[in-house]
Amino acid sequence: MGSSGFSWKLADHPKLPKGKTIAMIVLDGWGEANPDQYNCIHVAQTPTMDSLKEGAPEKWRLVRAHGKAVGLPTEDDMGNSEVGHNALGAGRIYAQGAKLVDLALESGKIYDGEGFKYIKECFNIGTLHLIGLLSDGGVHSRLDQLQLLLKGASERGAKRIRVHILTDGRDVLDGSSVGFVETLEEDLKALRAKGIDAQIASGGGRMYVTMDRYENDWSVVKRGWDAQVLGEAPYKFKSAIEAVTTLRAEPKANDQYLPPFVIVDDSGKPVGPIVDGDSVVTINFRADRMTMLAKALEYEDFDKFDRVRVPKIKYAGMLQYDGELKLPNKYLVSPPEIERTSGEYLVHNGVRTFACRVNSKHLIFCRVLPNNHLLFNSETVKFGHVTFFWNGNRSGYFKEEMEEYVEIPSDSGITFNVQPKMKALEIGEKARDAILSRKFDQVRVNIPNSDMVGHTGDIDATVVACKAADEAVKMILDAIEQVGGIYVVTADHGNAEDMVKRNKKGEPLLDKAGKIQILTSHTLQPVPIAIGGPGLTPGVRFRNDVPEGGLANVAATVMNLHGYEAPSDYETTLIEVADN
Ligand SMILES: O=C(O)[C@@H](CO)OP(=O)(O)O
Ligand SMILES: [Mn+2]
Ligand SMILES: [Mn+2]
Repeated sequence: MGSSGFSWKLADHPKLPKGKTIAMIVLDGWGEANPDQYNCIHVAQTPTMDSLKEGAPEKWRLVRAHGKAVGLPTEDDMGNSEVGHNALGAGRIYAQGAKLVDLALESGKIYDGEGFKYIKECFNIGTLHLIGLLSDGGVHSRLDQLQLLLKGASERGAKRIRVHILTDGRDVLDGSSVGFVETLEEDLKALRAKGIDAQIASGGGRMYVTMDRYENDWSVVKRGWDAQVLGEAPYKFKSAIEAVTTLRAEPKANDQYLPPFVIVDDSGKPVGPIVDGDSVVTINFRADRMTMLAKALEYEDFDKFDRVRVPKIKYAGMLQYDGELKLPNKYLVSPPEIERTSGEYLVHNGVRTFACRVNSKHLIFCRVLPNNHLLFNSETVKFGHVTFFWNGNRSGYFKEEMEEYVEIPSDSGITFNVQPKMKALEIGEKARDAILSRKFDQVRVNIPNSDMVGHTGDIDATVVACKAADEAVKMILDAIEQVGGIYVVTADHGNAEDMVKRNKKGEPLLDKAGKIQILTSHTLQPVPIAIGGPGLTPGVRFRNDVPEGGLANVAATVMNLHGYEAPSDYETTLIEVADN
């Protein structure tokens, strides 16, 4: 016990034993929805997940994975990996980035903070650059927040502003980029009418330009750097509207993958490269897909690609993206202070964790918890989900000597409808082997298929993806069966269970050409959670007095299954032990 009286020690659960191997499986983007032809999980053959649902009603239920249950501003906000895994790992509901930025803008506190004061230092001599995702998706950023920031910065002295846009099509409908650019252009025009030199300077699709994550493919960030900082790109246009409409007219064009472009003046010169004396704000509040750019902008020592020219700038993130690395150093809004996560508790209660590397570049996250619990991750595209997000947006170890990271390299440079099985088999095998080794008490995995392929909007491929995810679950459950363990299967938010935009009555919406509008985004649907396995103490079942249960209730549940009571401030457990 520390001098403050705080203790990491968890109380023993009065009825549940320690020492069982637990597989903690997170299916990414796997929600529950009405069965129809746009529900890929329903269409796909998913015998394992079906059997969990049909087999034991007291061991299968739905939990909330969107809106206020995961700390988002409204019930219209779909869930996402960051808030979902934060809730799963932290066991409590934190006001998330989207909400914190809303509050800071509403109260005006954003302008009183150290971060804004820092970027303001350039306003007399330099340009303010705003870089980020242009949509109202609310997963990584929101257009209305950008609009307020533009207004606020210009009212506080910014005289020259350049916006570097990343088109979405992943959290919003494909093709919506044009409308968002039009809205932004209106705002910039209004600013110009007030004498502020404000323009869009560059752009590109989020999955092809800038917003890579977990160091899967640095060339994505480089393309953005070249356009945003150096003013160089394969496409040059006089305006952003011209850029997106022209690039979208290409066959198979897609907002997520638009090529990089720069806006040039009449003499062909880029209107807004980033130069010495400028300020930069990355306007995304979500961390994972801004971290790589933040490193490129902030780090003196940087060898991921040739930056060619490194301007001396004042840089701030909308939020601090990595609490461990303190990256970036300056930010406009403080991130949620997610502390005392379930993983950290378990380490502090624990025996040992260890680290093993598959090779220097690619790792699978494994973490050994009390009595050798192994937390094991995913392939690169979801690498940080059950580590970085799970641990409250911390990239490091809690105790390095007790933790193990391994990562299966994802395919890069492809859209995942081309490889819908992704690395599900490999993830399943690694998890199986870890369980069968009997060295670990927890094996934690994220199976990405239904989400990553669902985001492509390719329904046939998403069906294949769901089947592959189900097969991976089976491999892990079979291993749990062999070692007498326990499984917890859940998901972080919906995606593949609904692939079409619907009207209020739930009917598919058609576009002007009479075609259904494919939904590439996450959904507002609840997600399943199932528990079971031969190691589950008889009588353990879901309580029926937590009807509003959400992802944040899972941490206490898992702590119980490890034989511990959860800390008193955690959201309540979903399970009880019935007396036989
Ligand atoms: O790919 C992403 O960045 C988001 C969607 O914007 O998906 P997820 O939250 O599942 O990671
Ligand atoms: Mn997800
Ligand atoms: Mn997703």
